[in-house]
Amino acid sequence: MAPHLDVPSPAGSFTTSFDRIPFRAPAASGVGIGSPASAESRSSLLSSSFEGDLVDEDFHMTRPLIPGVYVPTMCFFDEETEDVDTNTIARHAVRLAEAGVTGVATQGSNGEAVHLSHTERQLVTFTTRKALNEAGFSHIPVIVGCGAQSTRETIRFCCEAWEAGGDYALVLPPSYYAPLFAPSFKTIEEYFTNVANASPIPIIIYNYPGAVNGLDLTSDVIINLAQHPKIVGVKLTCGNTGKLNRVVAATRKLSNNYDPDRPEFLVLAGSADFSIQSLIAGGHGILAGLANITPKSCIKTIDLYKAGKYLEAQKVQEVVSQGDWVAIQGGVVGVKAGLQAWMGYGGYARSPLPKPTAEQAKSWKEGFRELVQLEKSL
Ligand SMILES: N[C@@H](CC=O)C(=O)O
Repeated sequence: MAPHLDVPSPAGSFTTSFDRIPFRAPAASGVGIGSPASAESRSSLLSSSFEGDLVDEDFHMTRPLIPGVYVPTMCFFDEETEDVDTNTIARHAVRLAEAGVTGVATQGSNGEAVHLSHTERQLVTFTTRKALNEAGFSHIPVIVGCGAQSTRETIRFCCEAWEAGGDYALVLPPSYYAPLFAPSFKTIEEYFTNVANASPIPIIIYNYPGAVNGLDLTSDVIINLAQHPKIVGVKLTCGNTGKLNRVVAATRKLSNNYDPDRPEFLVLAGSADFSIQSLIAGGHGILAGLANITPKSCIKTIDLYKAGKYLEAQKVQEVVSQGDWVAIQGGVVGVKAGLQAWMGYGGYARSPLPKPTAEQAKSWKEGFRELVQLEKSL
């Protein structure tokens, strides 16, 4: 039975009662993805929530999840007040789109979702969608990080993501009590199934053991969940290309006519440092924080591989992997420092994350140098 929620929105509250909504098949009734009912409902919610700031046709289009480079976008803050800086968020999204990325994800690890209130999360997603639309990139999907510690809260985030213009929900498994349920994974499967049943937007599983108490979803769990019609992809930050290969192979078999340019279940590497390794294993692209700084280099790596220029792809991958090592070690603080040093914007993460020391800022800047030079040559 799908949960029934009263979801508070900036403009008050609305009731959602999303039963199982077919995604791959046309919606039979009620609110369905891309259906006129969906467009109408979202339009009225948004016009009330955001005072009619933006409601146009493009807001409601169905955006397919296709292979390519996806960026978990950073969230930016005013340096003094730490308020959400919507101008920089908008500018950044457009810069990435102009560089040629396939999609963006708000409220990933790099988007500091854990530092944001519900309303701020909606503001970030809405600002991103609006900026992309206004710059002529209305076809670019916006994925929204929605994982929370309870099924109920995760569904609420999914509803709010949809309301703010999100196309897909990226969901981490709950982790606080992970040692209690990890042995069987049954609880995790139930969690994703219940969230998918109730969410107004399709779900992408996020496997990032480092962020969730070491909980590492197995290929068996992911393959089982992939059979749900509204679970449409996975981001594997675990870096396990054997797992990635098993997931691609099994989910390919779920399709009647597998089309590598339009897979029904999208398998993405969760870090830029194993882009071509994941392509060799059958993966469809990356969703990686490094692309905040050097989107073109990330795209180039994949393009070279796809063009059959394997040695060139390997060379570019080496530069990307070296740069990613700085991003992996410095996390959101390091990526922001790199962005600030080389692109002239970024600022700092929200407190209590520390500001980089002068020594760190210098060393991270140097660590990105070769990659940024490559980026600027593209
Ligand atoms: N290294 C990862 C961290 C989260 O998935 C990234 O590139 O985004």
